[in-house]
Amino acid sequence: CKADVEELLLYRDLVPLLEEALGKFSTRDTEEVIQSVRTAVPLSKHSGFMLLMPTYMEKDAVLCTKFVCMYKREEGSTLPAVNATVVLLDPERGNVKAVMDGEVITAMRTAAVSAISSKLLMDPGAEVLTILGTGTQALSHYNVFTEMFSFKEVRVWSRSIERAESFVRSLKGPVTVSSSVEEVVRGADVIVTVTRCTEPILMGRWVKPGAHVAAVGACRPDRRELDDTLMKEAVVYVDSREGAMAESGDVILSGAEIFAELGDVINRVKPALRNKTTVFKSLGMGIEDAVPAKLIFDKWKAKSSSL
Ligand SMILES: NC(=O)C1=CN([C@@H]2O[C@H](COP(=O)(O)OP(=O)(O)OC[C@H]3O[C@@H](n4cnc5c(N)ncnc54)[C@H](O)[C@@H]3O)[C@@H](O)[C@H]2O)C=CC1
Ligand SMILES: O=C(O)C1=NCCCC1
Repeated sequence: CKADVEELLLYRDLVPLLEEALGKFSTRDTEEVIQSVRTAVPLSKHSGFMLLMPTYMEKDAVLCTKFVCMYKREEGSTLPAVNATVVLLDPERGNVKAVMDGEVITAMRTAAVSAISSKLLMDPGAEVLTILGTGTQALSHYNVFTEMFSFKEVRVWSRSIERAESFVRSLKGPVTVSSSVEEVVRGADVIVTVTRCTEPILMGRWVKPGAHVAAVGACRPDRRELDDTLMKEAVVYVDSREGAMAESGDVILSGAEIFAELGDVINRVKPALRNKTTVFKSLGMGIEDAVPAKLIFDKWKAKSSSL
């Protein structure tokens, strides 16, 4: 259940394992990782999609799939925008070993991958972090970024100043809020976009040269968070080239060139161009769920057998 996942999943364990897995994925060695572009089933009546994300890591003996439903929710709706379940199987027998709540896994692994992109691509002297959005991903990104890095200033934007203020009240440290994207973005060294918007909200002309953008929302081919100027002027990194070419409106509709996968940087096949403006376009991939699922299962088993 959600409480077990929350207790067992820690960023300090998750981040290095995800970094290793991203590197394995980018080798395209099928004995390391088999993970195709996910299947998206439209739920038109409900303005949503179900995404199916099967993954096999032969050498690590991990067979896993996530079912995740994403919806276009009206502002103020109490229904979840993202609802996920992770299923871990025994690769030898094909039986289900565990069914896990996917909400915390999705929130934490997505934020952990954005943090890895920032570790690799941001200016090492980065001082100002800006988060656009105040939902589930905004919180997990705030948590891991403040755990891993020492920003001098954190800024948060939401379309509604009341929502931004209420989000900030749930956080530990000092945060500046605004309902102007331009205001929070100007001068920021790292910008995280975690919104459900469908049209660009982050304009390249506001972004400081050399900044790093981790772009997490807009995960369908017709959705955008970033404008063409930013996409074309920045060096673009992705989690998966195939995934980005199939699902990212920011990549497809801008015609921007993908420079590298994060795994290529981890494998030292492509450089981390820290002195340039960089965009990491995150779509999410099955290995990012398979890795925490195994970690949680192994910890849960060790804990149960010690009782
Ligand atoms: N790349 C990845 O691996 C993943 C991406 N996502 C995506 O990240 C985004 C955020 O997800 P959650 O935090 O779970 O959602 P959420 O619903 O908890 O938060 C969404 C935020 O976007 C804001 N928002 C909604 N419509 C907007 C609009 N038109 N313009 C500007 N802001 C708007 C909301 O006020 C809220 O602050 C979604 O687009 C989701 O699909 C989610 C999980 C994984
Ligand atoms: O990878 C995921 O998990 C998701 N990606 C796109 C939006 C929904 C969740």
